Amino acid sequence: MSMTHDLIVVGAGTGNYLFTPAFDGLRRAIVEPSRFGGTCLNRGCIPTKMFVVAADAVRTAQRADRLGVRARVESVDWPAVRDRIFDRIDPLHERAMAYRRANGVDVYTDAAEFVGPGRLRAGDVELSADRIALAAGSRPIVPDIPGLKDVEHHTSDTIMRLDRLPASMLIVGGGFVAAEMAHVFSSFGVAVTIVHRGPRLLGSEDRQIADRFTELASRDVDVRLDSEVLRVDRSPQGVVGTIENSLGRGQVAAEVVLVAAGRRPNSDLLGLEKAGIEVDEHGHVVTDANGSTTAPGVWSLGDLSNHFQLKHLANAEARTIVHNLTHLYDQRPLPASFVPHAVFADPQVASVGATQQQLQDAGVDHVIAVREYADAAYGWALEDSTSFVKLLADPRQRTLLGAHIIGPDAAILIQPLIQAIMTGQTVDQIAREVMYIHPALTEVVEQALLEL
Ligand SMILES: Cc1cc2nc3c(=O)[nH]c(=O)nc-3n(C[C@H](O)[C@H](O)[C@H](O)COP(=O)(O)OP(=O)(O)OC[C@H]3O[C@@H](n4cnc5c(N)ncnc54)[C@H](O)[C@@H]3O)c2cc1C
Ligand SMILES: NC(=O)c1ccc[n+]([C@@H]2O[C@H](COP(=O)([O-])OP(=O)(O)OC[C@H]3O[C@@H](n4cnc5c(N)ncnc54)[C@H](O)[C@@H]3O)[C@@H](O)[C@H]2O)c1
Repeated sequence: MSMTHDLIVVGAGTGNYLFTPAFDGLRRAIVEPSRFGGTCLNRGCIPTKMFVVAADAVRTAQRADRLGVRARVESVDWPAVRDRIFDRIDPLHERAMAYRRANGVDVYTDAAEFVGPGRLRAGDVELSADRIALAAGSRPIVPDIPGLKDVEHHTSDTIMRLDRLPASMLIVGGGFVAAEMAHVFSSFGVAVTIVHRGPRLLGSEDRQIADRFTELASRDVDVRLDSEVLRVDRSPQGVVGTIENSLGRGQVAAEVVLVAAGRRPNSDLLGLEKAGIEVDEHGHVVTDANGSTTAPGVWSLGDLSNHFQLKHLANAEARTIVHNLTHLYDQRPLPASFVPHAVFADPQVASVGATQQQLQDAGVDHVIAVREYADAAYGWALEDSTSFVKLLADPRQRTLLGAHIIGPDAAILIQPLIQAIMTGQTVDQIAREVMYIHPALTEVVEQALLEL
């Protein structure tokens, strides 16, 4: 069977948000072989943060002693924590799919693959359209570590749905997923070991932030830095990893192994070569500044084509792609600069713009202000002695070049700085032309700005 549409969207993660009223009345199709909502809703941002809230509750109770509050965490009821999350998330797929169908969109539930320019196949249906938006996302990378494929191993796709809480967990990798999952499982009482090949966790953060994060994460997690997992074998307990670092070889035993070694775009599953769509050396679909691929009439967005792999960027790109799909002669550029991010670990980290190392390497003149939470009244209330705000600014233009925060509510505290950096406000404008609520934690941001 073959079907002609005006718009085909491949992937119902962020792709599902492309169907704005601008396309009402047109022949529309979406292809999604898995679950509507994609990675973020089903196995990414949303469930992880719902687990993080539970983990934060444990840590808050465990650390209340410093406030004079004697609290004890009796137990973590894993099935209750897990089911609260997935009982809420899991029904959304069917609802979203039914909503689209009711909205007049044809839904295909097989994977899509190009068979020629402007032509896709999904199962036994051939689909064609003048306008195609690719939003097929990414998937976890499982490195070729000897023995790994022969033992039961998890990625972020499966670790949140374990039947029961394991006694111990070996995490391979030291990035976003490792940091967040180590927080979740260690706070739930699992003995977590992170084996990371780099010298510090969250190695792409500003070095001062990554160093502080590594130091603090090591309080609750066994962190092995500059270490390689040479092989993984089955053991009576679960798995045993053979680890090597400059001191020699050793073994880490655990009940469960979580691979958190990055994600790759799903470009290899789409038959792109048949449609003349190029990919780069990392497998990202190549686009121009407006999100157009190398094939006319085909746009791409999200993890499939951008290197940041963040949901707020995919969402922002989707808004631009909607415009570009409907204004063929007035194409707008995708948002590309100053993409912020936050890591919802223990402690939280948030960042926007350049790190100190990036500015130094590029020879960019800059001034730095570092302000501890402990300098602000709310920091006293928290008895905080480890968190800080670090700002980097252009000494002449007086604009922000980078902002980095480690500590409670970092992802919220950074928002005015994101606004400033993206709109080009000067540090003086954001420090002196607005009021900061006293004695909220935002005062530490104000203080850092005033120091520049
Ligand atoms: C554990 C975890 C936590 C995360 N937490 C955050 C966070 O806190 N904040 C944040 O900003 N980002 C977070 N992310 C990243 C975020 O989930 C992704 O950046 C975002 O989901 C990308 O959206 P997307 O639409 O590009 O891809 P996806 O959401 O992956 O959607 C792609 C869809 O395409 C479908 N598909 C694949 N192949 C085909 C095919 N051949 N035909 C048709 N459909 C296909 C897939 O089934 C999928 O549903 C997290 C990721 C993970 C893994
Ligand atoms: N809060 C958030 O926004 C959030 C949370 C989780 C995930 N994510 C997104 O998902 C993506 C994937 O997360 P991630 O933690 O898997 O990736 P990552 O890129 O953050 O970290 C990957 C880690 O794996 C290590 N690694 C790579 N290859 C390896 C190998 N062969 N052996 C051992 N270690 C190896 C790297 O050194 C790095 O430490 C992130 O890039 C991020 O964009 C975002």
